[in-house]
Amino acid sequence: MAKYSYHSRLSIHRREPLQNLGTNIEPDDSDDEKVSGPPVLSNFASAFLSEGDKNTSNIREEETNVFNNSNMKLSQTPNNSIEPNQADDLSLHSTLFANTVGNRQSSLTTMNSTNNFALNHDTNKEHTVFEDNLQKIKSLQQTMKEELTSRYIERRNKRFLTSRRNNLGPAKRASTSAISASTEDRYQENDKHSNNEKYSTQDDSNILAKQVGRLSSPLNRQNRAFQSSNGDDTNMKEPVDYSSIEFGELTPFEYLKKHDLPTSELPYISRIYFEKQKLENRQTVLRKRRFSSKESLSLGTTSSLAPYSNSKNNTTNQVSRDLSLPRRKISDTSSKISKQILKSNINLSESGSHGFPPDLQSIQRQHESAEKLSRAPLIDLNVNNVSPKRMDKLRETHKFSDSRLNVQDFSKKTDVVVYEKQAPRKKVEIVEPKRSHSKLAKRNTITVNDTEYEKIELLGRGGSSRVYKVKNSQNKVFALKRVSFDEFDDSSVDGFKGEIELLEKLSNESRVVKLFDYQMDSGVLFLIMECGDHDLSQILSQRSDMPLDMDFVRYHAREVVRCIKIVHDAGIVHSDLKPANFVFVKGILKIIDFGIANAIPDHTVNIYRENQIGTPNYMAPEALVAMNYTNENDGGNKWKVGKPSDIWSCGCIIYQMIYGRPPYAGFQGQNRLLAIMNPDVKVIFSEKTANNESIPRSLIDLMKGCLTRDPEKRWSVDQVLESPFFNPIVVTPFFIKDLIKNAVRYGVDQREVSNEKIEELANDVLGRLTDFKM
Ligand SMILES: Nc1ncnc2c1ncn2[C@@H]1O[C@H](COP(=O)(O)OP(=O)(O)OP(=O)(O)O)[C@@H](O)[C@H]1O
Repeated sequence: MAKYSYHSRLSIHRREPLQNLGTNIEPDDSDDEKVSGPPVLSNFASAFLSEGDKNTSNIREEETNVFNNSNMKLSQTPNNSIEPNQADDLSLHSTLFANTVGNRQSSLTTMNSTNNFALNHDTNKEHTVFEDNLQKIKSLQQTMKEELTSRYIERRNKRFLTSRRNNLGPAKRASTSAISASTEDRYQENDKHSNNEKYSTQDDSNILAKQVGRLSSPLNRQNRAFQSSNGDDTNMKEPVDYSSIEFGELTPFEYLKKHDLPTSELPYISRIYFEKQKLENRQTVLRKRRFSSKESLSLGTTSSLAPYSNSKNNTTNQVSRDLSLPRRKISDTSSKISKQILKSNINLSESGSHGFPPDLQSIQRQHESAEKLSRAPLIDLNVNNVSPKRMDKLRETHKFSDSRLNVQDFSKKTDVVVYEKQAPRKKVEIVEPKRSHSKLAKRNTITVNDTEYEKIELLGRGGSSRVYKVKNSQNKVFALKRVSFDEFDDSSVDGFKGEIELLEKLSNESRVVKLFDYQMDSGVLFLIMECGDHDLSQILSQRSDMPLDMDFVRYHAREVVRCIKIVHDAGIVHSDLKPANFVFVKGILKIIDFGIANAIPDHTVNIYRENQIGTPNYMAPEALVAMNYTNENDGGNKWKVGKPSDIWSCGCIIYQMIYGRPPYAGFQGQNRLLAIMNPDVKVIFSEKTANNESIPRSLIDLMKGCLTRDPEKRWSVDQVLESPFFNPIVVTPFFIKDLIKNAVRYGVDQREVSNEKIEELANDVLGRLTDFKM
């Protein structure tokens, strides 16, 4: 049996009467307020006393009957000498000295105005004195009650206002006691229905205790009505719906004041207030969780989170209204208190949950559900998406045979909120439209002599070719030149074959790009070559806006000449030298293209072409002018092309390095060719660039030597390489001073110095400089 702690508090003042009543109430002073001054009353007590202010006649009658029946003396009144049987006619009301409980036993001392029972008094005088005394007693009693009540409530409210919700032990007990009493009361009523016999034989004092509890509980104001004379509770009114209380910014006490409610309502209203706060806290926690507040709330409210409303239709609105209330700070202490209230509620429910008033059950359920929800970290609530397997398990656990029972019905029937981990979200993948693997592979792969090469990038295009950067299965990189010769005649095919032969011939030369493999098939020629990084054309183009750098020119010009020397030394005339045909392979410049190159027969200086091919900007005059070479067997034009033609081309490349463009690039189209062929159109060698940069004399001399119109007077590759531009003499200031000093001394000693002597001396100095190798 639950202990009624509120009774213990009551017992401080009414210990005797209650003990007299023989109840099972046990004193429990453990958490009594240790204060001096006015008598200490629990909420229950204060509520009980304040009830006296507003009791209806029925309630008063019951109370009085109860106390009377229990032979309760008026020990608390200053004058308690009046015996119950001395009670006079109390006119409208039953007095403290009234009937037995439930009117089952009439009292001789009961004055009931409706029954007109005669008083058992002899004289009117006695009657008057008695009546006066009685009135005094009543008055004193009332005064005492009021005094106690007001003092107590004043102190309670003061404490409530100062400490807010930090010290609400008594309120908790009051609430608990109220629930307990109410529970017991309902229990009792149920017992009355089920076991009338038993009820009738019960000790009246027990009933009294329960009724005291009931009457003292403001929660059960409706219970005042259900104690009908016949004990039938069929007319029991619906519980007062406190759930609709909207506190707004008000504290319970402020709310009480504002609505002019009796202070006896404070404990209950406070409890409702805290319950709401607790719910709000929980919902806020839930809101902070991953699932959206709207979803969780709507879900919760449709099941068990509908706390204070009896109307199902209003449930959602009610909760959303609660949530819209401003957040209040709830201290940990008050939160703990709320938890204790809930805990005690649950404890009581374990001993007899049927006795809970409906609204309290709802509150408890709501808290349980909120607890469950709050205990579900990282679990998404998704009742509509509970897996069939899980649902089967739930039905089995709760012994539901109906396999069609869905999760919503299950929740309604069992009041269990079902959680289900949300199905993992599928990763959204952007799937590219599939191409046929074979097609794709075909497009990206070129097979040369059974070796597959995967294309990496396009390096460049020629007149009839494309060159790709490719890699083989070992990830080795190559240049793959693909030449399509469908449209070419046999001579062209022969020309490509000649290129292959020359490349093979020069494959061991460091200044010629290596040829690794080739395949000629079905009008397509594949060449697998050493892959260069950049060709000279790209490099010159990149530097076009930069100031002239003589070191750059000297280095790159010498590289070009060295490449030409290799070709010429191999007896080959390239015939199509241009910057795009030189590529740097790991820092070394190499010639890549031998498309129109020809090997020169031994002991022959020139070759004669039947076709005028090449790149006009870099073509030598003799390669453009028909020689009218006539063969007995083959009449027609021939073009004499020899090594000097390559030196002209070389001169054009160096010229471009200095002035930015080849010698005749200023002429357009056909005029360019005409200008090249015309000996009267001389190449201009300016001593300064367009940017007024000086050009060394040695370089000008080099360019002139390469661009000499007459091929026979043109410098050879060796002359070019030995030119002062590529072999500069560098002197120091000390050398100059020393030279001048020696020259002057020599002149002083020698009266006359001949030209021959000067020449001899100069050569001596130059020789020393060469030896000096600065
Ligand atoms: N081995 C290579 N390494 C790097 N790049 C290369 C290689 N071979 C050619 N290239 C690049 O490809 C471009 C075209 O080369 P290609 O030999 O086809 O030139 P082309 O002589 O103008 O063509 P064609 O002689 O067929 O008319 C070159 O300018 C060069 O940039």
